[in-house]
Amino acid sequence: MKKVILTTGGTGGHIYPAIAVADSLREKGVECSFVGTKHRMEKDILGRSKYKFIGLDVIPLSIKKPLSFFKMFKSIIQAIFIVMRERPEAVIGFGNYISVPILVAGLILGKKVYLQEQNANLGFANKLLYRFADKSFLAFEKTYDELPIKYYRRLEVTGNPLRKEVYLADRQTEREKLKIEEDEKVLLITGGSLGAKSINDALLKKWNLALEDKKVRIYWATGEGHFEEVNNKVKKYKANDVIKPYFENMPNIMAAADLIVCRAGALTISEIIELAVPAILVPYQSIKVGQYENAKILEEAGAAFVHRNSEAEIAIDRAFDLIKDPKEMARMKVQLKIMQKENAAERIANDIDIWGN
Ligand SMILES: CC(=O)N[C@H]1[C@@H](OP(=O)(O)OP(=O)(O)OC[C@H]2O[C@@H](n3ccc(=O)[nH]c3=O)[C@H](O)[C@@H]2O)O[C@H](CO)[C@@H](O)[C@@H]1O
Repeated sequence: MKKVILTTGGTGGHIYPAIAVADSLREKGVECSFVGTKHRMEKDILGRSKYKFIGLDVIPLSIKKPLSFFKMFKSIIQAIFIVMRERPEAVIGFGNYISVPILVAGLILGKKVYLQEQNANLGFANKLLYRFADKSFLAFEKTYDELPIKYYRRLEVTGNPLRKEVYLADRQTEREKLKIEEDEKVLLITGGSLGAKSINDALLKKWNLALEDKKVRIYWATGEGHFEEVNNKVKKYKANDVIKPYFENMPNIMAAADLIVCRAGALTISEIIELAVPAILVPYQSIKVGQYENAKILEEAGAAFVHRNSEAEIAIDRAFDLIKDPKEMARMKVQLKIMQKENAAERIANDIDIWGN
């Protein structure tokens, strides 16, 4: 049986695409296992999945924390033993410092090494390793701009691998399941897999708009870390509004939504495209995670509006205006549909070179 090790972790945006690719490989009879850290959300998400999961003791590299370099070195040594023991045909990394040990071990041991980049710009780990990888799978054409031409033949734009549910979700069916009336509009608010304080605070300040608009149903994912605060502060809400720390069925809610206010994490952007949901984006401000570049892709296509973190309240005001403008939302939907791609998980599973004897 062929074997592949996938390495990922940190946030949903790095973990879900890896699971989507593993699911496609598994359907083709490939045995998949995962390596991440034992500190972050992959230990829970992958720990309870059908896949074997190994958590390393790796933390973000920082000059202020010399221990981080020691832990990275130790993890690389451990990773070499893991790769020697598992004997995979290939290793695939999904970005983040967490993926470095297994990818380095794969390179040292002469395995096929693949990368997947979810964002418009390469992140730290992928930037470090793309020169050595057999192929890097990109979500957006824009990434070509930052890479030397001599590497182009080892790049492939596939879009982001998304959960199956995203491809299966159908707007009408999901609205029926959620019992949404014909004349009711759904406004989804989410801050990505960790939640977004600025978006939450802005909506709390503007909550009167949500109360006034009886025909706008709110689905609000606050993020685990922010739920208690939001829940304590929202004194009143309409019977149909749903406020939760996290929606496990996000693809279904997104498919039913008329408009979304959210961060610009790469997966959220790709899901917005696939489900053609007009969006108002408030990118996470850290330059390191590159959400502005992701957001710009939709803004330049005329498929979303973008506001800075400090303008989160303006974004909420705009949402309550835009949701009453079906013509503008229909125009944005058309732009999103133009950007749709085929199933990236399938394509990556087919295009990694493990299928010969
Ligand atoms: C702060 C940070 O480091 N953000 C990065 C992180 O984002 P992060 O993981 O927050 O964001 P993404 O938008 O990429 O992915 C979030 C995923 O979680 C799902 N979801 C979210 C909320 C919820 O209630 N239920 C649910 O299922 C979304 O549908 C999506 O599939 O990884 C992304 C991919 O590398 C990067 O683009 C982001 O910049």
